[in-house]
Amino acid sequence: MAEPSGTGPNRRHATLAIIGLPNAGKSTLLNALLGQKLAATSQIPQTTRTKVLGVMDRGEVQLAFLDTPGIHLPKHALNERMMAHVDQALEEADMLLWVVDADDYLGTGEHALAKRLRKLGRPTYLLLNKIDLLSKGRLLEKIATYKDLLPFKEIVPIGAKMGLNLDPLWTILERDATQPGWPYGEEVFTDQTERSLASEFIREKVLRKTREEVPHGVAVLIEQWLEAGQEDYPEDLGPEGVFIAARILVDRDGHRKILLGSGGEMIKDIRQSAQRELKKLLQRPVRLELFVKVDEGWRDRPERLDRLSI
Ligand SMILES: Nc1nc2c(ncn2[C@@H]2O[C@H](COP(=O)(O)OP(=O)(O)OP(=O)(O)O)[C@@H](O)[C@H]2O)c(=O)[nH]1
Repeated sequence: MAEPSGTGPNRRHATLAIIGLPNAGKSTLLNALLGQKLAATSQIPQTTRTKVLGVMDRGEVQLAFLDTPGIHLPKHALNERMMAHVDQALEEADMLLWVVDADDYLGTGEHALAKRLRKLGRPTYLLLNKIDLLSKGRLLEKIATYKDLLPFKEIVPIGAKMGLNLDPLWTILERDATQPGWPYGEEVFTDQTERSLASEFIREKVLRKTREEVPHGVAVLIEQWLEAGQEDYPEDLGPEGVFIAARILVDRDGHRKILLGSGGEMIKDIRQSAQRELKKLLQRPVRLELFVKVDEGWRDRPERLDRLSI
């Protein structure tokens, strides 16, 4: 019989913050480690806006990963809150996974983060990501460039997108997770609800299909979530289905026009691909409706950010 969580004599755990600059591949890594998509990813920097917990139990070891927003200088209240999530994760974690884009150069952002981490003094693992884009020679050069930045516990080259070299990473993390007991029950996988995942996956589709300034000013609010038996539920969706209506907030009217596209083509495309993804996520029939609303300056309004749980 399985033992209740936290009581096995050899059970141990670690809380690991996945940190780094925007676009390094942190959320892609979280999804790869969990073997399931939990966090939105895109080539737009600042995709992740909050802290996302993903828990993996591996034998006696429980690893609680905290994905975090990419570290940047905040321009809006939204970005200040994003950076507060990073602060919180750094506070909670007992080990840090610093993900860098090994295909990019080591710049002032990395130096600033190294300085901060030096002060913090937590065991830090440098994950040189996107090794699929580098030759062996360049990778060795990168290791040499980074190795003296901090006294890293380990430097591990990985390819989060293709799942490259994750086995050695697991081995290291399991070896070094030494906190006693398990903080989460065996049934806990994440702190995200189906609704929060749904709104993130819709936003991801918007980010992937629009460009320039639009993605940074977009937020998604789930307005309706109806199941069979509830008033207004479309019965033709069947007894297992879910009807979701979501509002996409944009910062200005020009962005609304881009999002709608000519003849509504863009929003139709976003709706269809988000609906497909939500069916996979929820494992049931889904009907999604999307509305676009201009909400100028929402990124600086605390009550709006509260409503969005950012
Ligand atoms: N070639 C390659 N691309 C990768 C790899 N890992 C991530 N990417 C890509 O890098 C981009 C950024 O990935 P994300 O996981 O969204 O990055 P992030 O660090 O979470 O970004 P923020 O939310 O901005 O902090 C996406 O286009 C990913 O597909 C990798 O191993 N190889």
